[in-house]
Amino acid sequence: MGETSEKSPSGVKYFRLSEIEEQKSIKSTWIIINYKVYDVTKFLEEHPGGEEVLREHAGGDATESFEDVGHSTDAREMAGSLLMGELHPDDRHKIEKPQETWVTPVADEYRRSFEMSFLRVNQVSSATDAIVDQTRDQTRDQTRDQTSGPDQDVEAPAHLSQLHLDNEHFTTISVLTITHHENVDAAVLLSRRGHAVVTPWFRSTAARRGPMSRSLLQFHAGGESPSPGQTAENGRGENEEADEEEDLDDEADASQLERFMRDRRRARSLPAYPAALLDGVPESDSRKRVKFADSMGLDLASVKHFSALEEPQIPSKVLSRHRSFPPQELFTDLCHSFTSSLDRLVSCFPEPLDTERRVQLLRVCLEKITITHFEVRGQIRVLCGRRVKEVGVRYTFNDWLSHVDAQALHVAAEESGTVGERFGFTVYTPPFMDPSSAVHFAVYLKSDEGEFWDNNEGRNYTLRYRCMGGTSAAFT
Ligand code: HEM
Repeated sequence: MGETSEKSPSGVKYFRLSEIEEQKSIKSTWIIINYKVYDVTKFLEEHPGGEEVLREHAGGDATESFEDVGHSTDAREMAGSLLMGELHPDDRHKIEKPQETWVTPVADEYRRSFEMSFLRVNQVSSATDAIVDQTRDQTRDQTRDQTSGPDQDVEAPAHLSQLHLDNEHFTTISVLTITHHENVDAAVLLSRRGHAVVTPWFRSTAARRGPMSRSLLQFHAGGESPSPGQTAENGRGENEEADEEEDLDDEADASQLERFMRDRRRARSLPAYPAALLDGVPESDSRKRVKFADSMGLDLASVKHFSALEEPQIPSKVLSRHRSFPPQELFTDLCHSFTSSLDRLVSCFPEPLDTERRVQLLRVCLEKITITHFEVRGQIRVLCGRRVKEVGVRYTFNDWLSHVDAQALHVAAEESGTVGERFGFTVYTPPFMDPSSAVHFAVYLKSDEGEFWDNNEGRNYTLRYRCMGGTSAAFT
C-alpha cells in the first residue's frame, strides 16, 4: 500500500491526500476533519444530519462544516469509531484555505450592508479566569484580513461596553452589549473559523438584563452607553470602582481608537488594533483579556455591524444549510393544530379563539408562529388605536431567571375584513439548550394608552425542546 502504510512515531496511520480523494464513490466515503481521516461509508445512512452533507465532502476536508454545525460531544465520540488515521503532515497545507469572512443569512428586514468595525472590551462582569486568553494576537491577524471592506467613513466604531459571561458555559457570551453612535440594524460576530452569528436587532431594556444561563447574544442599540446602574447584577459592588476607573481609561483609549480608524482609511495594511492600544497594555497587565465565543462555542475575533451601504455576502453553503431546514408553518389561526401537527413540540397554547376576537379583547395577540432550526418567528396582531410606542415579545430561555425583550417590526397594515395591524418578531434559539428546556414568551404592546399583554391567560406561551433519537435535538 506504499505511502499508506506510513506511520507517525506514535503509530498513527498517515494517508496522502491523493489516497483520500479517491475515496468518494458509492462504495467508499472518506472525509477529513481536523486532519483526521474518517471512513463514514457505513455511517452515511445513520448520520442525523443526512447522507448528503457527508457525500458533499467525500474525499476532502469537512472540518469547517463539521465545526459549523456545532456537533455534540456524543458526535465527536462517535467519530472516533470511524477513524482511519490522519492526513499526512506533508499534505496538510493542501487543504488549508485562506480565511474567509462570511455571515449567516439574516432576516430580510435586517439584511443590510456592513462595514468593518471592531470592539474593545472595557468591562467584564462575572468572567472566569478560564476565559482569559491570548486572543489579542489572533484577533489582530484575523481582523487585519477583514479590514479590507469598503472604504467608508467610520467615525464612530462600535465598541463593546459590557460583556456578561456565563460561568457555567464560559465559552459562550451571555449578554453582549454594544454601544455605538449610529443606528444599525443587525450585528454579526465572526469567529476565527469564519463562523458568524447574527443576532436579532432589538432594543433591549438594559436595566432588566441579567446573566443568562445559556448562550445568548444581545445587542443594545441607540448611541447611549448604559449607565453603570444598568449593568447586570454580577460584577457590581466591589468591582464598581474599578469599572469606573476603567471607563476613564477607555475614554483615553477612544481618541487613539478614532485616530487609528482614520489611519486605517489611509493604509489598510495597518494592524486591526491600534498599536498603542495593544502595546500600551503590558503582558502582566491585570486587565482581563477575553476570549470571545459565539453561540456555537467558537471563538469570536471581531464584530461586524451593518450600515445601509452594502449587501452582506451569504455563502452558498450557509444558504444550503438553511434550505435543509425550511421553516414550518405551525399554525395560522391560533395554534389549535400546534400540538397535533407537530408532535415533537409540546406547547401550552390556549384553546383557539379567533384572532379577531382576541385582538379586540386584549389589543395585542399572538397570531402565528413559525419555527425553523435556528429561530422562532412570530406574528403579532395589534389594535393600534392611539400612538403605538412599541410592539414586541418578551422571552426567556431560563424560566424567567432573566428575560429579553425583542421589538417586533411592522409588517402589514390593517386589511379589510380583519382587525388590527401585523407586527413580526424573530427569536434566535440558542443551540446549547437542555433537552428539558423551553422558551417561554408573551407578546406586548406599549402605547400612549398603556401597556397591554397577551401572555396566554397568565401561563405564557411555551415551546419545549424535545430530544429526538437520543442524541440529536432540535426546535423543528
Ligand atoms: C465523522 C463525522 C460525523 C459524525 C460522527 C457526525 C455525527 C452527527 C451526530 C451524532 C449528529 C446529531 C447531533 C449531534 O449530536 O451533534 C449530527 C448532526 C448533524 N451533522 Fe454530523 N457528523 C459527522 C460529520 C458531519 C459533517 C462533515 C457535516 C457537514 C458537512 C455534518 C452535518 C450535520 C448536520 C447538518 C447535522 C444536523 C444538526 C442538528 O440537527 O443540529 N456532520 N452529526
